[in-house]
Amino acid sequence: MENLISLVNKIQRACTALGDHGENSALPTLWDSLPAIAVVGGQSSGKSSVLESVVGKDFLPRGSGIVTRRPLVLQLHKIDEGSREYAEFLHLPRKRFTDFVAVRKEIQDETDRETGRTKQISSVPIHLSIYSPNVVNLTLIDLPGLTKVAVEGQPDSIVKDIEDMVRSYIEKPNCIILAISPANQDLATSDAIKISREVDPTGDRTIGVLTKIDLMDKGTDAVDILEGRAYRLKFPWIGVVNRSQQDINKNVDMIAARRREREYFNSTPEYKHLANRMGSEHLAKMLSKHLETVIKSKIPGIQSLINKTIAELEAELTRLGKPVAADAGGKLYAIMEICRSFDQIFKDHLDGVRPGGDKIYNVFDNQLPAALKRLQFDKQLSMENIRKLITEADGYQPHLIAPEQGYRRLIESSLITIRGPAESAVDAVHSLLKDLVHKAMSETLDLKQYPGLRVEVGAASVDSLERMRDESKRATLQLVDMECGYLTVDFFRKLPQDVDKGGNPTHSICDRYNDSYLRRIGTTILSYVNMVCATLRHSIPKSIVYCQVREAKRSLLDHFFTELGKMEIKRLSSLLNEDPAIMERRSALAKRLELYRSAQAEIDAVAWSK
Ligand SMILES: Nc1nc2c(ncn2[C@@H]2O[C@H](COP(=O)(O)OP(=O)(O)OP(=O)(O)O)[C@@H](O)[C@H]2O)c(=O)[nH]1
Repeated sequence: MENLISLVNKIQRACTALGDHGENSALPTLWDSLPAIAVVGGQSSGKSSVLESVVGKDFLPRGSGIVTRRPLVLQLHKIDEGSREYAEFLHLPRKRFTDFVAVRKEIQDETDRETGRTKQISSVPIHLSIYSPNVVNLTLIDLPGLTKVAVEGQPDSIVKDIEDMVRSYIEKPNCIILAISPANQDLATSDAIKISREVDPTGDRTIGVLTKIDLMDKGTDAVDILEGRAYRLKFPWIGVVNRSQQDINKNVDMIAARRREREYFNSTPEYKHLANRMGSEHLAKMLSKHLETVIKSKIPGIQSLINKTIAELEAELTRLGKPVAADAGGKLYAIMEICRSFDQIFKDHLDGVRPGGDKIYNVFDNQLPAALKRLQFDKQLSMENIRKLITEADGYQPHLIAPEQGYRRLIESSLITIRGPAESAVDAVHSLLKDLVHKAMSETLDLKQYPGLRVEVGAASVDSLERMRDESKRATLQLVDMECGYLTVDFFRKLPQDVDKGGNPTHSICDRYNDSYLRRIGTTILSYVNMVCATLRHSIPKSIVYCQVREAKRSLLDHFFTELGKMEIKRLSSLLNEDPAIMERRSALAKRLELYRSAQAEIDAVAWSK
């Protein structure tokens, strides 16, 4: 059971080291879920005295006015009888204090380091661990004393500032409130009771401690309070008699003070019957036991909170992506990795692993054939056009056997129109590839993280695609030009020789060839052009795939990689320039995750050993 408190102690120390002390934070806080005992009370109510007598040592700063200006998380660890007592501060790891006067000085100095020498307060706690055979395992948080007026040197806001800080600690449902009230003042005016009633109206987590019982007016006693009649709390009130100022001045040691306290309760007739549940020793034991019980009951809740938070932190870290390496090699590697994953996503789109690549086939299967169909060669090969071109090609000497030149001109003028659809197909595929680049960019999570790199990768990809488009256009149009430049002779050789021009040479130039002759020429040319068109319908996609699609898959970022190799570290860093807010958030999340993971391991170990 005892290791439950040391478990919470360990986690609390880790929390403070990571800046988690339960303040409003953009990060999940573990601190708030850990049970702790906070000591509250008005100034001079006896808080320090109670703490010191629980510890059995003088170690807290003394002085007039506001002394405790930062919360002090005091963790008591019981060690083996006969071992030497020592203290350790979290902010001074591995430095053991065996002199408790030095402990007091360090508390003062550390307070000043955070708040300056002014009388300001700070909610960042100081962590002090005391290892002693004379303590029980316990964690107590000493808070600045509540006050009613600001004294000289203090800002007017101090009264409220202290109250707010105290409230921020004790309003947490896991906080056990040790409410210190002096017996020589009316309970109705007790600051401790006032504020604890506010945050814990049922008194379920408030333990009332009555100090200065020895200073009560003669003829009065605290029995009504101690027996819970004056103000009922769920737990019995505990009365203590601390050292008076005079005792302190006279250096009355703590052991003697405890003995005297015991004697006081045993020998005072009014309190004799309550003696077994009065005094600092009883208070320390009772607090330790109570804290253990509370921790035990909270462990399952803390475990599930930790598990849930770990999952949330991990999810957010994944969303934010990996941090960037500091050296040039690491940066280059990171960029290459990101580019590779982008490239893979782009390829996945083309290969059908992801959607979008099928639209390219649609260009070849629908768009290009439809565009070729729209060329309407038959209209191009109208009687007038045939007549015009044939006669023009004849020149001054009408052809003797077949209008060779006329054929050529008519075929060429028809085939040349295929350049249009061929070019459009190239452009259509280019724009689809560009779309896929954008899609792949938005699907590459790491690129989202680095806007600079994203812009460069996008620009480099589009540059490459444009180069590929130009090459594709050249190659594809060359296919059409090749068809224009050299006709398939066999096609014409197979045709029957036509000698009958059917015209009368005496007729005017317009009537030189009769319609049926021209119609036959038209039909021949149309079937030739259609044959070539059917071939191009298949070879244009091949050229486009070869020059654009296959090339994009093969070398989309090749040029960028060459450039990358020449870049200096400054330029590489600028590519990986993350939003500083993201970098900060990632490192804060990583630290918090580490805290939660170690807390999980610690708690699991204790929970299993129960
Ligand atoms: N006689 C007697 N004196 C006490 C008792 N408790 C505290 N005192 C004295 O009351 C004075 C104030 O006690 P502290 O323990 O310093 O009170 P505190 O609440 O810590 O005060 P601040 O830190 O200034 O807010 C000191 O002189 C103590 O010696 C007690 O039970 N009996």
